Amino acid sequence: MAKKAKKVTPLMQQYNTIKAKYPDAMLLFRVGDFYETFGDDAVKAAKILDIVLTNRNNGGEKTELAGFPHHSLNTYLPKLVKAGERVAICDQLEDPKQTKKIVKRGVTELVTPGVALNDEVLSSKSNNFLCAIHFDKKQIGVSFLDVSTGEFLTSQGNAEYIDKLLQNFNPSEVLVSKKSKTNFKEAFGNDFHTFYVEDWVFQPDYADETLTRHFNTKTLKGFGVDTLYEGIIASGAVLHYLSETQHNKLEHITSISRIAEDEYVWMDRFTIRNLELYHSTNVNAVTLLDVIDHTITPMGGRLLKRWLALPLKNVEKIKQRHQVVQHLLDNNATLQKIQNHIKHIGDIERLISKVATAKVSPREVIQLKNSLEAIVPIKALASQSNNEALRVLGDTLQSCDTLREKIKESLNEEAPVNILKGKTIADGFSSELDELRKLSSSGKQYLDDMLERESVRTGIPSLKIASNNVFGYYIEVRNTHKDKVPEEWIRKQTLVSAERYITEELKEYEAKILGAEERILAIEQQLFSELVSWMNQFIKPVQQNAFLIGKIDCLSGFATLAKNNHYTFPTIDDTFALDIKDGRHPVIEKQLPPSEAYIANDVFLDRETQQIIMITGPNMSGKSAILRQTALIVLLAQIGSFVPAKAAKIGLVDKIFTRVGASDNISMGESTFMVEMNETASILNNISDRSLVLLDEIGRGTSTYDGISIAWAISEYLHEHPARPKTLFATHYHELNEMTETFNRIKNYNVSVKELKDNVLFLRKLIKGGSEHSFGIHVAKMAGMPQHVIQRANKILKKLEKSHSSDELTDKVKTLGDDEMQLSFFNLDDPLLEQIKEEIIHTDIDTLTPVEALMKLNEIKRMLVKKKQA
Ligand SMILES: Nc1ncnc2c1ncn2[C@@H]1O[C@H](COP(=O)(O)OP(=O)(O)OP(=O)(O)O)[C@@H](O)[C@H]1O
Repeated sequence: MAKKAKKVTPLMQQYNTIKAKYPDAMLLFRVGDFYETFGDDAVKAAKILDIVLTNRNNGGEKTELAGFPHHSLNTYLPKLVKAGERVAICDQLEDPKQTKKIVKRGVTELVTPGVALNDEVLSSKSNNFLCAIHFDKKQIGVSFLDVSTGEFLTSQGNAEYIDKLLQNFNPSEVLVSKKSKTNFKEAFGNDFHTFYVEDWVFQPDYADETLTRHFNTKTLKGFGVDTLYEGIIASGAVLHYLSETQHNKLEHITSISRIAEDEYVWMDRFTIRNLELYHSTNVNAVTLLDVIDHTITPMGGRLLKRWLALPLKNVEKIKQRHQVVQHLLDNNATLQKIQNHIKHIGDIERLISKVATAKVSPREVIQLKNSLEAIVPIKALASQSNNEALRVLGDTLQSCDTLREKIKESLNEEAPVNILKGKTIADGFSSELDELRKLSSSGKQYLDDMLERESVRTGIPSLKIASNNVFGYYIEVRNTHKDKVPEEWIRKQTLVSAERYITEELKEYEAKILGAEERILAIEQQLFSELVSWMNQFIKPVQQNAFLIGKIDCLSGFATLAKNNHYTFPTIDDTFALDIKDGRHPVIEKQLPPSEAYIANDVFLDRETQQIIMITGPNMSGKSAILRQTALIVLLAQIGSFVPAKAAKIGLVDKIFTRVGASDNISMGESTFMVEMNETASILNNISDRSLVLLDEIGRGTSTYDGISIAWAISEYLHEHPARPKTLFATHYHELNEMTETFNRIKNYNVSVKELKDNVLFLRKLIKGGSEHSFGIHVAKMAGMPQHVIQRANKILKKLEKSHSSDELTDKVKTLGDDEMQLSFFNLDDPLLEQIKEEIIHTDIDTLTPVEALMKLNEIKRMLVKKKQA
């Protein structure tokens, strides 16, 4: 082994030492003008980047090798990160020309999916969150940090709450301690890109110290997070990871804030998914965000996403947003002007982060300045408005005069992306620079003059001056005039038809020019980096502007949305009723062909007369659409938007639950049904008097009898619950219509259809009353099922209906607990009775949820049914 190691080249020895420090990362090793990868890294890189994989001999062993030119880093790095790789960039830390030994190298940045500043990795309208999760005995702590914007948030709570936050913030990378690996997987599944960190990092003292050191404060009290014991530990781990990944310039992370759970509408992961707010299981599906997003800036886009994930619960704050939208609609000219200026604002939030991390390019500093310039008229427009909330926004915007002025006088308006391209610093900013520039630009004239002079002196008409990398400036003489060349010229190169010479004067001149150019670059770099460090003092005001512009952008976007789609101002107050007139589904209405109009519907729910609406109707009639549009209208209203309805009066909602029964067409194991029941159970345990509950075909995932029993019991539970949550229940089971007879706040509605001879016409109007049957066969016919299948199905249906009246079933359910469930068909000494007795004795009533109780009952019922059939 030792023998082999001796043969390894010094370069590979250096590589191996560095690689050993970053075993989990792909190491991009700078060699000359290339970034090289070796061994397994090379195999992976070649595959991901579609570059050539070669072999090199490394001390007698073959090593795979793949590389790319260093200037292509911005093209290749994002591809690696997007493929889920952690990439360690190892650079040359000294000028190779200055050393005779092997060049010093070291990792300058570790780029991981959650820690990226590169525009090609980031998506402008989404945050890129790094997250850490800390499992404690009592609670789970969570922390989210977007290093590209400087946002740093924390919270803590139970697994359900943390799960919801993970859904909302959708982190690109989650840090978990090694010992909590299983805990994490069990609680949150395998969907996240996780990285396991040493356990010691997740310690309270270490976290507290890391955070207070970063913020340069004694305690975390000022941020209002000091009581979040678990949250702080997670936040400490996030900061630790940043330093591990060589991100040490973090001045843009100016504060940490608590995600105030109690300020926002509660929606769990099922609800967020079912409502397809901002992602959908189907990649081609249009989400609510797609429809409502009329923001222009990246800050607005990101903020809108946040608003959608965290709708407000404070009536006054919501009203304020509505009033701004109304004001902008009433003052269309102002709206247009604001949006025209907003168009010129770039991603100032990420630009200022790049300033803090010293990764900003000259052109980006100009962009920042231009964006800040566009803010000035917006500030004026908003400040002059007679809407108070908008005026406050305007007054709080900072015009950043000093910053803009300084950038203007320091930088050339056409500054390049790459400082080495020159012309970054403005003329007139530095007299030394101006002098050197004069020297360098007068060079052309000087050369022309010299050429002219030499041409006259030597009598050679076709003299040419040019330069190359090998011997700098030279004079080229065509072969025909070779004999006229003066003696003092020194021949350097012979071509087929010409000779190249250098002269004393040319060399002297060259030294001057080259010296000047080098000096120009050095001065430009120095002045630019001075400017960037000076700009650091403006991080806070620019971040504040970013937030305010995001807000104005979102609210202007809401105005555009309302104008384009005929949305109306919703009334929102502290009452409990929900009264929607002519409500529409914001997404479906945009997707219908122009020939089809969306049929609007009224929905009224309250806690006194109409708490639960049972919606029956055939498949495809529009039941789900009504359920979802009701939730979406409430949501839109509570994020401050207008709503797709003729009128909407909304008593504040604090939790939205939606559950969709497992669909019939997927194979239905007990486990799928179990999932459905578990999900439903969590609603029943969490309802409040302001909850809106939407149940879509719950109970469908099991046999009809089970299904009806469960749907019935859930509805009964919701009706009898003192919170009286407002509920919409879409169901195929028209048997449930019987419930209105016993439960006075349950009302029957159906989505109307017109029955034609052997077909149905969907009218999609929600009307009072139950429905008789579920039209499944009509739908099958419409779907193009062969004629004989349809005929056969009709026959079977008739037969079943005759032999098995559903009324019989409903009667059974209705009188459950009366004498209907006579147990007389078995003897008292029957072993089954004994078994049931045991079941009941061993059931712990205190810890049983209602649904579990129901399932237990169902189990017992099944034993009895089996016995009866036997
Ligand atoms: N009010 C409406 N106006 C116009 N089209 C509608 C309306 N409601 C629904 N639709 C159309 O009908 C389709 C089916 O609606 P939806 O999924 O709500 O039916 P459903 O009754 O829930 O059906 P299923 O029981 O099969 O789930 C929608 O995708 C939409 O294209």
